[in-house]
Amino acid sequence: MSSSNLAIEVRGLRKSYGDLEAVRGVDFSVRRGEVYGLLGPNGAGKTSTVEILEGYRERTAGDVSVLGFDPQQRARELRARVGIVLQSSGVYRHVKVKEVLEHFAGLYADPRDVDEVIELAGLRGKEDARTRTLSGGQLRRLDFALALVGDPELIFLDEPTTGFDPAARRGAWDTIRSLKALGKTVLLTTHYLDEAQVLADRVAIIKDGRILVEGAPSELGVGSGSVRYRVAWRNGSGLLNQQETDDPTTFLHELTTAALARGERLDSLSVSRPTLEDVYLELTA
Ligand SMILES: Nc1ncnc2c1ncn2[C@@H]1O[C@H](COP(=O)(O)OP(=O)(O)OP(=O)(O)O)[C@@H](O)[C@H]1O
Repeated sequence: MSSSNLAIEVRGLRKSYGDLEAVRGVDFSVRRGEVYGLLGPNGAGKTSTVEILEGYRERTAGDVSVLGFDPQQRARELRARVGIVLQSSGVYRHVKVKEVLEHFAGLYADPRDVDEVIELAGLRGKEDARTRTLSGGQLRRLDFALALVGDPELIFLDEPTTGFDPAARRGAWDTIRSLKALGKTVLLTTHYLDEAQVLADRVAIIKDGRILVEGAPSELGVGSGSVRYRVAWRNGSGLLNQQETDDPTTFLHELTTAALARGERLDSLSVSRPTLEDVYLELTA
C-alpha cells in the first residue's frame, strides 16, 4: 500500500519515562477513511502512543508520520487538519454552546458549518444553553463538536464515551459512524470492547507497551488457536451444556449424531464465534 493511502504510520515507536519503558517498539498503520481502535489495559501505553501522534509528547525512538508530517514538529498545517477530543476539556463554562463553536470556527480558514456540527455531535436543542448547565455527557458532545468544527481529516478520540449513559453512547457511536461516512479517519482508544467491535474497522490490542494482536474485530483470534468457538445446547433433561472447540463442524456432527441416536432433541443449540472481549481477556490476562 502506498504511503499516501495511510493517514498514520508508526514504526518502531518507543517512549521511556526515566527507567520506565512505556512503549516498546510499536508498529501500525491507519488507512485513510478507517476507524482504528487502540485497546489495552490501564498503563498499556495507549495514551503515550496517541499523544505522540497528536504532537503533545516527544518520542524516545522510532518513526511517526501523521498525514505525511512528523507531529513532533507541530506544523500549523497539520494542526489544522487534525481534530482532537481529549479525555475532558471542561473549559468555557459561561458561554453558550453555539457561541463557543462559532468562536472556534472563526479560527479556521475553512470551518465546517456550525449548525451541521451541532447536528453531528447530537447537540440540537442545546445551542443556546450555557456550557455550565450541560450534563457530563453533553459536555463530552461539546468536546466532540469542538474537534469537528475545523472539519479535520483525522480525528483522535480518547475514550470518547467514558461516563456516558447507554443512550448517549449510542448517540456518540452514530456520530463516529457519520464521521466515517464523511470519509474521515478516526483513531479511537476505548476500554469498551463492544464499542470497538461495532465501530472499528481494525483494532490493535496493546499490553506492556507492545501490540499483541491487530486485525478486524471479528477476525481477531479466529484461527489463531488461542480463542475457540463456543457451542451451547440443552440436553434431553433441559440441562445447559457448553463446550469450546476449534473444529465446530466435527463437534456438531458428533453431538447431533449422538443426540439423534438417542432420539433426543438439542434445544437452544448455538455456535458462537469468539467476541473481541473473549480475545481481549485471553490475551491480556
Ligand atoms: N508523564 C509520565 N511520566 C512518567 N510515567 C508516565 C507518564 N505518562 C505515563 N506514564 C507511565 O507510562 C505507562 C503507560 O501509560 P499510558 O498513560 O500511556 O497508558 P494507557 O494505556 O493510556 O493507560 P490508561 O488506559 O490507564 O489510560 C504507565 O505505567 C504510566 O504510569
